[in-house]
Amino acid sequence: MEKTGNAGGGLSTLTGPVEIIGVGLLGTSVALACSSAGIEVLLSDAVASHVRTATGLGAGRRRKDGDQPQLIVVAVPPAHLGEVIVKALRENPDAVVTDVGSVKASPLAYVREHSPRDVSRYVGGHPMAGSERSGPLAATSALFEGRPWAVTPHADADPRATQLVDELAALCGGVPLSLSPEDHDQAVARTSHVPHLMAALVAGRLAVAPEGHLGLSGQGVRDVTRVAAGDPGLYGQIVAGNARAVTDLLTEVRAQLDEMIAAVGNGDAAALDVLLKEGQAGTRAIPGKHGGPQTAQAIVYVTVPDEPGNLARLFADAGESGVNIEDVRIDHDPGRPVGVMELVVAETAADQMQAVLESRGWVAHR
Ligand SMILES: NC(=O)c1ccc[n+]([C@@H]2O[C@H](COP(=O)([O-])OP(=O)(O)OC[C@H]3O[C@@H](n4cnc5c(N)ncnc54)[C@H](O)[C@@H]3O)[C@@H](O)[C@H]2O)c1
Ligand SMILES: O=C(O)C(=O)C[C@]1(C(=O)O)C=C[C@@H](O)C=C1
Repeated sequence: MEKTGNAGGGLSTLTGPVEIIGVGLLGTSVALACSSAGIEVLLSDAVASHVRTATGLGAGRRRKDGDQPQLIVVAVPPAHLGEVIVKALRENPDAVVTDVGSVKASPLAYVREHSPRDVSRYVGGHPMAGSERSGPLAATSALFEGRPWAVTPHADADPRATQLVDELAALCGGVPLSLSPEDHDQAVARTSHVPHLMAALVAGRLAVAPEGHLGLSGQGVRDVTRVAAGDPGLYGQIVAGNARAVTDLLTEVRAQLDEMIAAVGNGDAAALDVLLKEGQAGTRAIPGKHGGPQTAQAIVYVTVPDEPGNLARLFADAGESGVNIEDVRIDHDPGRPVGVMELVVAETAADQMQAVLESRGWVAHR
């Protein structure tokens, strides 16, 4: 057995082949990550052209009769997870089966009901990484780098199955986090499902904006609404699969929305301040990069002419400052052929970054 960077730091048992069922955004990304780690990857999908596309991207090869995967990763839409997982367990009596679905209690309940004797070989998973795009062409092997990957063992799970899923998460660059399927669903209602629904409501108001108003869209509205561009069919299924936890939280949000309407309408600055401060505290409560504590960050804005080579030059100059760039975003000036780069850096290092960039001729501000 080969040693890999697996979660427990012990000997790796994940040797492959790994089969991916559902080679869309998530499935093809897992396949690419496994392939680039040298693991043999078998691909299946209800849509033959998706397998061809994923194969063309170097994600693996089509599964054939006689193939015997060690681990099967189900990456189909939430409404089909249960049936596809059960079929995979029954047709592959020696394989461990996991999935990457956004809900965890309902697929497990389906397996318990329809294939109880195979339940020990199923351990669910959920990488907290994705995008508003779908399909194999949106995939990248780097999707999971440094991202949390929930692994959700249950009372009857075989520990060897759990270990294999932990290893898959680590092999893909993710950070495996163990929690029960029920805890997982409560957690993602708060960190993913309700945020998505809120983004949809805010973005929905943009769709009916009066002519000319959207010209004033800055980075803020883009930050708040990005995920709302995701496939409504997928998110409808995700939310339906976690309806109880989501409705409980939406009810809390509704109460707060009523408080906010009253505070703004009555000019009650103190009541509004309480809600705004709670929101600010929430943003600070989100763990920082690689799951560590958040560090205070600042943005250095840099004007970049929209011409080839400028971004490379900017990053090279920024590198000379010795300051690490924690994140980058780009916004486009609606009236001029320039972009505004937002370089997110540690607050303590922002002045240094700005000074170095200005000394090299960039227009930068904070
Ligand atoms: N999109 C995200 O950001 C994200 C992030 C984490 C987890 N997930 C979860 O990953 C899963 C896949 O989502 P995605 O974004 O990759 O979707 P996607 O639409 O990009 O891919 C889904 C793939 O599954 C295939 N498929 C559908 N039904 C099938 C079936 N019965 N048998 C075989 N193949 C089938 C489709 O043809 C498609 O290729 C979902 O369960 C979703 O909840 C999504
Ligand atoms: O980054 C995004 O685009 C995502 O929405 C990814 C995201 C999330 O909410 O964080 C969306 C749904 C998944 O189940 C997991 C991850």
